[in-house]
Amino acid sequence: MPFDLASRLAERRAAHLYRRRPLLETPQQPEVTVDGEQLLAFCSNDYLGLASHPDVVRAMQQGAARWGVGGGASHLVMGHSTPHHQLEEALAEFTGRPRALLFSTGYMANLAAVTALVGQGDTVLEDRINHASLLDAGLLSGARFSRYLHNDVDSLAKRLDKAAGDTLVVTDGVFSMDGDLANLPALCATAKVKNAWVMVDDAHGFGPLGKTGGGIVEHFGLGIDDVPVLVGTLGKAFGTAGAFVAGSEELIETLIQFARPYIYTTSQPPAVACATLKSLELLRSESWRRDHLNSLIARFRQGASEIGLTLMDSPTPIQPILVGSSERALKLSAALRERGILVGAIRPPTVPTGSARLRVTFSASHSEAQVERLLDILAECWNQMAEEPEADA
Ligand SMILES: Cc1ncc(COP(=O)(O)O)c(C=O)c1O
Repeated sequence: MPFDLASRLAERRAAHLYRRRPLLETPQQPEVTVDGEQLLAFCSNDYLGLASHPDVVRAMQQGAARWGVGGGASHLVMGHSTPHHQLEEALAEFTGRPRALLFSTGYMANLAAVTALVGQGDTVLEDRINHASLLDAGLLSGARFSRYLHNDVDSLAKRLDKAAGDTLVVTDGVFSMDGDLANLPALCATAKVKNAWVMVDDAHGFGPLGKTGGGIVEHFGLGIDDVPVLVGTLGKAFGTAGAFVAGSEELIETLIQFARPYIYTTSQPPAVACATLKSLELLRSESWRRDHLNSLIARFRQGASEIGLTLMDSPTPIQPILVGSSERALKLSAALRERGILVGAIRPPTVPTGSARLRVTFSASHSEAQVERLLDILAECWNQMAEEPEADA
């Protein structure tokens, strides 16, 4: 039967992989109402608590009053407004690169950068657990595409030996489902030997990492020679929406000329750029947000290890609890929810089979008391689950 969607959906359900969308009835904040229930949430990427910050909200309101609510046209036609331009200049200064280019989403920024830089006859090498947008971009580019073992410099070096044409090495800065950091100094040194360029998508590093929130490149003290293509997204720690690519004058002009996801789309509403200009200011200057976040992370890791939970090697606000099967991940997530805690279960194909997990994320707007509550309830649910046998993998 053609288009047998019902069977596909039924299969997904039977494998405990069916997705549903929790309906959020409050702004992004620790205490939320979801599907009519009041819950304490640990699953937002609003790492610095800026998504509902009154100054950022006000900047967006004032931006809308001044610039209207729509981008109106693509950047190359008549959609490139003064706030977009000011934000690009501020992001270039923030990242210490000559230029930055604004995109409507991180998915588009990644698609744009990879497909504009490599094509037939070239090579793109990616960490095997890179974000889906980077993997999709590699496949769509038409370049020879190969994935190296996670964070494994030897595995990258072997692939570099066989590479042809212009070669782009692409990695997440902070891996979105594991929370660990790319081994950037070693990856960059290995790529440099072979004249390959490194592209880093630091969607989860900008904000939490680096002294001024400059992300993984600031954390490791790496410059434009090490990472010629640097991507950041604005919907996570910046608390707004969109993304940017930062790099040389030539890189940005190349994207403007050749990147289809940049050229053929309407610019983001200029009011969003006004909001991001304000959140960038707060992200850089209010270092207490990073300090508080780091102390919450440290407390959680200590408490979780006392409970006997399996965490990953993550120094970031992404603190996954490895569970194993999708069924158990769903069960643990449901048990937490019954007790008022919201944490999403992450299952294949987002993560490898057998490594389903609860992806706990922290924000600077969480309090210490809220982390203690999470730990208490986790201990209760985990001990209860330990008494039940595992059903599938
Ligand atoms: C590592 C990474 N890159 C890119 C994206 C996509 O960014 P956006 O949500 O702005 O499309 C995400 C998640 O959303 C991500 O986790």
